[in-house]
Amino acid sequence: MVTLSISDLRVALGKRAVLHGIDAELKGGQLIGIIGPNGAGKSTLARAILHLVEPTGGSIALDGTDVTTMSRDAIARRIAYLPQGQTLHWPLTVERLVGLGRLPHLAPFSRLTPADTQAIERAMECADVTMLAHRNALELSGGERARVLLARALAVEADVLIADEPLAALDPGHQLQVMELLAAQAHAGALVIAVLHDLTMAARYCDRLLLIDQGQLAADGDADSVLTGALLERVYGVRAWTGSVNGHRLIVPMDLTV
Ligand SMILES: Nc1ncnc2c1ncn2[C@@H]1O[C@H](COP(=O)(O)OP(=O)(O)OP(=O)(O)O)[C@@H](O)[C@H]1O
Repeated sequence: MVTLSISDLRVALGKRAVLHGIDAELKGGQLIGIIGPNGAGKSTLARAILHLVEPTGGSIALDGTDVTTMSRDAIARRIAYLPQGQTLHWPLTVERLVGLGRLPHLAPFSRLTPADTQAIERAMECADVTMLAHRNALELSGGERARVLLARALAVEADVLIADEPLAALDPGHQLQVMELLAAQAHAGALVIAVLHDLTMAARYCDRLLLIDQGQLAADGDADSVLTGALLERVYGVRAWTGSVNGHRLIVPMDLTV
């Protein structure tokens, strides 16, 4: 199974040091939740894994190969990416848009093979967008667009899937559906990394949580060890009610500590 080794990763954006030495060894077969307050560095970590930002120190290796030495195409075949809040500019049909997920696998000027078409159909089915296949992607609602973009990432059928806030804009039913889907991808062998703000969803579905605070790894472990009252107070500045329903942990922010 795929292994992603992050070692003493440091990233600066402009003159601002954003990540200050992140260490984590992540393996396929797990859904990893990256959590932390706004501006903590979660998206920057995701983008560094994809080599979309240049580290100022440390390394990220995919199965032993430093990602900074991999070609853009090789990274795109191995790591699928659902960026945060992406806007669309071209009036493609949903089917064509999801099909863009197969581009990293195609030789220049070649057509989709039957295997590509099957991957696109599987991805649309998984993300529950098959009924939107012939719609203009520019005319979708926010939640529909979010699921279509997830389908495009799924169509890559990569070893690693990074989803940055995949629940934003989704209704409660589709939130559950997307978390089930991400967990299923992970349990089928992929390494799935999701940036999440919903701590209840993170606790329920993620096998492991990385809590980022001010560019540092404040905690790394299962939900019980990471989502403690003391850490939530320190990192988010909130007192949270935690309880359990049907064996699922609930974390409800109740009030600010200051
Ligand atoms: N191009 C840039 N130049 C300078 N600073 C930047 C740049 N892009 C982001 N930052 C800063 O880097 C820090 C981390 O940003 P990042 O987007 O990784 O946070 P995040 O944890 O994903 O936040 P959110 O939950 O709000 O999406 C923030 O303080 C942000 O203002």
